[in-house]
Amino acid sequence: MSSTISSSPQPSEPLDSTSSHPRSTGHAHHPDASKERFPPARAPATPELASLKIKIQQSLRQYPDFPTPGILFEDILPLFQDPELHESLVRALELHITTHYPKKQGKNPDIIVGLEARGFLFGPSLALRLGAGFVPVRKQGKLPGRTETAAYEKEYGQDFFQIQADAIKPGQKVLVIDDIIATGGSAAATGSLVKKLGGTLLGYVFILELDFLKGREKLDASVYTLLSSQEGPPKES
Ligand SMILES: O=P(O)(O)OC[C@H]1O[C@H](OP(=O)(O)OP(=O)(O)O)[C@H](O)[C@@H]1O
Ligand SMILES: Nc1ncnc2[nH]cnc12
Repeated sequence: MSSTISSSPQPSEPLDSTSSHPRSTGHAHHPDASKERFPPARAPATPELASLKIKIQQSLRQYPDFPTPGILFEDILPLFQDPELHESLVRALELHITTHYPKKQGKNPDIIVGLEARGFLFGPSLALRLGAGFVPVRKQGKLPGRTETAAYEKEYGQDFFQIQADAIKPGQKVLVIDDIIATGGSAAATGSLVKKLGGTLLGYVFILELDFLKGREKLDASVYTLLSSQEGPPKES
């Protein structure tokens, strides 16, 4: 019996790597373009972090009109195809977190919460390096046992997130991580789940921020993104 491998229709070809991101602002991908809110403790990027950011930025791809017309999709998957890039990503996030949430001062996270699906790609390895636990937040209907649920809206739709009710103990310090913050709906729902379980929300960490959607305004804890991107639709005059 023969098997067939079919390729999915390709609604759009990737734009070149970020070196030619046509809609990104000139400075948005500068290695120092990471953003933070709340903690004033903003150490300048170390030379190591700055060079890691350049590598990471250059590996991202954009797909216009995916998954729906009008969306410029940011593809982070190339970061995981090359072990050196994968290492750069995890190291960059580790550097940020250990600098801003120092263990010596007892500020280190006990738990990293990762969002389905792309937060699962680097959340567990990051947690391992930090000596923290990893807890997944999943789309509705995937987690067994007692769960808490939060509804949210994102850039291209509506959904529900769930967390296992015993996954975070009251008072545990939690960092939420994900690949992208767009409207901030997914992250805000996750923050509410963490708080519902009694966790202390330290903040949110993302690889990439879509600035024009102002998602960080929905979040009520520290927000850090390695890179930022996309100018948004042209403004009407
Ligand atoms: O800031 P927001 O507007 O909420 O959007 C950001 C979320 O959207 C994407 O996930 P998506 O829901 O597409 O799910 P997937 O990772 O399972 O594909 C992305 O990985 C973030 O989790
Ligand atoms: N533009 C985008 N690209 C990739 N993931 C996303 N999640 C929400 N908006 C997105």
